[in-house]
Amino acid sequence: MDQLLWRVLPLLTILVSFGVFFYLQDSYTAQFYALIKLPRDKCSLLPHRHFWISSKRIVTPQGIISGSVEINDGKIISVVEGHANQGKPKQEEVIDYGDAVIMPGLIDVHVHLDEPGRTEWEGFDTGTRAAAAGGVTTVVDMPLNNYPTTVSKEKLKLKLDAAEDKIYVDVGFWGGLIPENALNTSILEGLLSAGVLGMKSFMCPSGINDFPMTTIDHIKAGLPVLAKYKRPIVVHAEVQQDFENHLELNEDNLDPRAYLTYLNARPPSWEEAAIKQLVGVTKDTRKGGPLEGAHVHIVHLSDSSASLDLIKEAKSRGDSISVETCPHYLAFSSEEIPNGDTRFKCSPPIRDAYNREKLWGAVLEGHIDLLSSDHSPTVPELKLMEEGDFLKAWGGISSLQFNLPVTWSYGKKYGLTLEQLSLLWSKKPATLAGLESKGAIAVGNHADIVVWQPELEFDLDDDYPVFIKHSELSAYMGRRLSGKVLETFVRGNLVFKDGKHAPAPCGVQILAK
Ligand SMILES: NC(=O)N[C@H]1NC(=O)NC1=O
Ligand SMILES: [Zn+2]
Ligand SMILES: [Zn+2]
Repeated sequence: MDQLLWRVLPLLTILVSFGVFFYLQDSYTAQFYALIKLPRDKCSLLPHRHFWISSKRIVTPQGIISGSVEINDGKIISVVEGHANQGKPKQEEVIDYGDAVIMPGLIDVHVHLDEPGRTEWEGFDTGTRAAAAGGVTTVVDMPLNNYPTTVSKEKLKLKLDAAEDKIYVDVGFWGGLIPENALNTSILEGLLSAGVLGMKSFMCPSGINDFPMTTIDHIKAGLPVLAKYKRPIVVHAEVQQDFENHLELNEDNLDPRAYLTYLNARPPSWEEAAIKQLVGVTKDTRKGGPLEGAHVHIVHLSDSSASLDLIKEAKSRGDSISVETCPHYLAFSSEEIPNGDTRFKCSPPIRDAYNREKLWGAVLEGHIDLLSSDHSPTVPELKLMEEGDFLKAWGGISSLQFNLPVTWSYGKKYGLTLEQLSLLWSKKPATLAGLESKGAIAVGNHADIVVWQPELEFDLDDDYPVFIKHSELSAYMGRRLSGKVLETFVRGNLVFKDGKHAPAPCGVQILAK
């Protein structure tokens, strides 16, 4: 008997080990699976799917009301003045925000998330966390600074794979129009069929090797395809004026640490030259014209003089054209940029205070259609903070999380209203990107909402929770701002509250059909 036991024992040990191994294996897989599947209860910091939010200041398309918004399964199902009593809510299902402002979440149509390929600059996880913390509920990602750039359907697929299970807010994608695909309809159609919301092109060098610049002829070649798909082209409108550039940069005595050196090397005539070429082709986009359905959108306008006049004229003729500017052009002026402080380097450059005043005038009068961040971070090494060389440093401002307080802090001095703010940051960007169910607090729309307190001031210092990657590179650090984001909802999920994010990233990739 003893002998038999000794023979069977090793066999039993092996069997038991196998059992334990497979049991552990199974539970590990289950856990991993749970992470990938992003269980619903982790998407939101709130347990309810059906609930009400109320406040004395809700910004709706019909004006500001005191009332309640009823949310069910990610959508807005009623908006009422006064107390919520329609669906007979239980007390715990009503969140009363007092006089904090309930506004549609911001839609930032100009964000460089840089993934795949340059995740050390930014990324889907970090970038969309910053967005959520700033009340931005949708971002549209630019096709460059990531590697490879988003210039074909295969490369879009790499983007979508990289974004999987990483995004805390909804994300749409622009495709890149470059000479290669502008002149090859099947690549362009492939990208548009795969769901990019429109195309982006650069009329000057982009600073990224695999994103070559396009001439107006490339844009002309792409427009009939865009008309067919009814999608916009968004354009970095600067054309290098060789004679000026040559003259400025060959001067030996120019100090690259002086902001004026950079400003003078990139004058408003670059913007004007590009926009002149663009308004030369937009007449065909008018109703009944051969390119009806196509739309030209000028990104990050800085020049508020001749360039803006050209856009205004084209609009008054009925061309399908629009324009955005960014908070940094509205907040800063060249006079106040310290020499060597490359955090302020961007293109086109931040111009003088006179230009900024005129830009505000255009925003308030509705000549500038919308705002975007052009959030374009990099790593500290490339910002050359030590050298302070404005000519060699990376051009790009890190700002995504501060869109709302920056626009509000500077804008309220000019009389900017909450309704204007919500048109500029939500409704108009939604229209540009073709996001029909977003951009307004209205029945049937996605429950994408920011709750914020315009009167609350805060210092952007080391004590303030900042979710922007390499926040020390942000031009806004050290400022005192007013307008604090309290909570952010994306499709009814409470994704950000009191400095904390929801446990799981449940944002949705938005693809055009
Ligand atoms: N490549 C890139 O992000 N460039 C952006 N940076 C900037 O300041 N202007 C731009 O177009
Ligand atoms: Zn640009
Ligand atoms: Zn950009």
